[in-house]
Amino acid sequence: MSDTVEDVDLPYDEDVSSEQEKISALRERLEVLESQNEEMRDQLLDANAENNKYQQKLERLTHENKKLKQSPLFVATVQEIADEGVVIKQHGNNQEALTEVTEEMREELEPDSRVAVNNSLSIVKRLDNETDVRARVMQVEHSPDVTYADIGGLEEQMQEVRETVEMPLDRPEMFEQVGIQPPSGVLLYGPPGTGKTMLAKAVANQTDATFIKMAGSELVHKFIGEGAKLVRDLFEVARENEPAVLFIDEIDAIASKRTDSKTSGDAEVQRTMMQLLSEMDGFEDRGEVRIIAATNRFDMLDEAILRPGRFDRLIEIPKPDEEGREVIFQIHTRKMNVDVDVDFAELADLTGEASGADIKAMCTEAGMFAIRDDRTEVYMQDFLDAYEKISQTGDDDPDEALAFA
Ligand SMILES: Nc1ncnc2c1ncn2[C@@H]1O[C@H](COP(=O)(O)OP(=O)(O)OP(=O)(O)O)[C@@H](O)[C@H]1O
Repeated sequence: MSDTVEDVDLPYDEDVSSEQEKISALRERLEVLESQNEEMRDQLLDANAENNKYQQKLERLTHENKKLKQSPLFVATVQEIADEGVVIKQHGNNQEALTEVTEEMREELEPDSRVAVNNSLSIVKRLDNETDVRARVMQVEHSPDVTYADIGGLEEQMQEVRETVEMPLDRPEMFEQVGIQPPSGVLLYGPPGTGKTMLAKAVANQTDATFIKMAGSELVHKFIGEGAKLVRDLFEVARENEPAVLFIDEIDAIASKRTDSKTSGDAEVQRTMMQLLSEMDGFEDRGEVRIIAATNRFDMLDEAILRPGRFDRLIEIPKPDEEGREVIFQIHTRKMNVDVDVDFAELADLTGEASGADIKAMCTEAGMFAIRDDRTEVYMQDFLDAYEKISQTGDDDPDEALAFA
C-alpha cells in the first residue's frame, strides 16, 4: 500500500470537528469499509466457485476429447458440403449420412475428402491427403528396368503387344495420318507367373513411359467403398504422367461375370467396374496412355469388358514350351556363377509344367544349395535338388503355385 495518512480523504473537517465528531465519523467510515470488504469477499467466493465449475467442465471435455480420439473411428468420404451439414458416405457399408461439423472443420473439407468419423458419425478429423491411398494402392515406376531381353519364350506375344501398345505410344502420328484409332486396351490372360507383368513393364521401359500398376483384388478388398474413386484416380494419375502404361492386374476381381446375389459387396464391385468401363470408353482422345490388363481367370470375365473399343486385343500368355523354358533358364542364370556342365536343355525337358516364375524360383533354390554346401559355383546337381525340393513343396497343398511336379 502506498497511501499515506496525508493522501487519505478523511470523513471529517480537521479544523472544526471535535474529537468526538472525528471518532464517530471514522466509525461510520469503518462500517462502510467493512461492509464493502464483505461484499468483495462474497464476490471472490462466487468467482472461485465459478472457476471451479469451469475447471471441472474443462477436465470433462478434455477427457471426452481424448476418449473420442481413442475409440475406433470409421472412415468415410465427404460427398457434399451443404448448408444443413456435411453428407458423408461410410466406407464398408456405403451408407450416406448427413452430419454436423464445426465451422473450423467445415473449412478444411471438400467433396471427396477422406474423414474419420466416430460412432455417432460426427467428423473427428480429416485424413491426410489421398495420395497416401493412391500410393498404397498404385505402384508407379518411371521407365521400369525390365526389357524384352529379360522375357523368355513369348516371341509372338511380345510382337503383338509391341504392335498394339508400343506403336501408338511411339508414333501416335501414324495412326492419325492413316485415320484409325489405335487399339485402346490389351488384355493378357493365362496362368500365374508367366510374364504378364513383365511384358507390361518392358513396354513401359521401351517407350520410356511411366508404369502404373493397380491390382483389381486390392481395389475391391482392401479399399472397400473407394473402388470407383480409385479407378478415377488411376486414370488421372496416368494422364498426369503420360506417356504411361496403365497395368490393371487381376482385372477379374472387378470385372467378373455378374452373380445373382445382391450383397452390398457385389454392388460395390459393380460400381467399380462401371467406373472402369466409363473411363475406358472416354479414353480414346486422352493422349499417350495405354491400358494393359491381366487375368488368370479369363473364363470369369464379364463380356462387357471385352466389347470392341475396350480390350480389343486379347493375348494369351501360356506357360512356356520346352524351348521357352530353356531360354528362361538362361535368362535367370545370367548373373549366376554356373558350372559349364549345367545342361539347360535337360532342365527344360525335366520341368514340363513350369511357369517362368517357377523356373526363377528353381534357379534361386539351386543357388541356395550351393551356398549351403559352401560353394560359389552352382552345379547341375544343385538344379536337380532344387527341382526335387520345389516339386515336393506343393504335395500337401494342391493349390500351391508350383504345379510342375
Ligand atoms: N517368360 C518369362 N521369362 C522370364 N522370366 C519370367 C517369365 N515369366 C515369369 N518370369 C519370372 O517370374 C516372375 C513373375 O512373373 P510376372 O509377375 O510377370 O508373372 P504374371 O504372369 O504377371 O503373374 P501373375 O498372374 O501371378 O501376376 C518375374 O519377375 C520373372 O522373374
